[in-house]
Amino acid sequence: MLIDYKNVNIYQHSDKPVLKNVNFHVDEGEFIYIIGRVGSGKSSLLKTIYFELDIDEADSATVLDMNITGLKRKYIPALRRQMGIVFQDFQLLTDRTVEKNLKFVLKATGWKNKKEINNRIDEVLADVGLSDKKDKMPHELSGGEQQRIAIARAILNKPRLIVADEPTGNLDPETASSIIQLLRQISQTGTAVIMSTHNIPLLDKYPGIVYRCADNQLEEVTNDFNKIQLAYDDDETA
Ligand SMILES: Nc1ncnc2c1ncn2[C@@H]1O[C@H](COP(=O)(O)OP(=O)(O)OP(=O)(O)O)[C@@H](O)[C@H]1O
Repeated sequence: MLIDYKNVNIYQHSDKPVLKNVNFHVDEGEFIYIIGRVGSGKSSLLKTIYFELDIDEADSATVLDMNITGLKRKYIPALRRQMGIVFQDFQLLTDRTVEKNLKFVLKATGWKNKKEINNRIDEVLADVGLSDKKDKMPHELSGGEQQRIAIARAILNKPRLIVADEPTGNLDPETASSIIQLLRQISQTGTAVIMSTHNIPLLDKYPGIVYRCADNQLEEVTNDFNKIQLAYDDDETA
């Protein structure tokens, strides 16, 4: 199991938890959506998974087989290396080419052999369908292409888990659809993907396990069409 939360309370600088009694489990290769209205706690949940937000109250909380309640900072880099993180705003380094963005991450995570570095960069660019963009600067790419590069960067170290916080939030519906398709393909290779989204119609097109944040609770709603519809209505009226 990649993630196992039992009765976890998640706080954001307040006495009242954003999410309480969270029970959340993720296995290899699963594709998981987190839905819910603005401010319902989606990002907060994801931040606990990549250690941006600490968990102090829980019956138990493990990520990548590590107990993360009271996790010492020194363990975080090794754990993060086993996960890829993708954001709504891509977060590429804007002052260097695609190739140098990818090289930067490989070098920072201990890769030394030039040939292996170049091969891995070619592989991930082929995986995301952008082999011809190696020498481009981020601003020369469309939003969808930049997000593909961010996904290429996320998979460089063959992570066990990808955490994506609204990865399609800045993209038009068609591009959003192709990004979710790519993330689903990646999950089919065994890497679990957890993504938050307001893009409810895509849940039908690319089915996955669905959790909804509402009323300070996280609830699995995969087969509960009514609750998925509620999240859709939330977003429409937000
Ligand atoms: N750094 C922070 N300091 C204080 N409160 C915060 C902080 N970040 C988030 N919150 C609060 O925690 C709650 C949950 O926020 P969170 O960002 O997890 O929601 P979300 O579901 O991801 O929303 P969105 O759909 O807008 O991304 C909100 O009430 C928010 O105001």
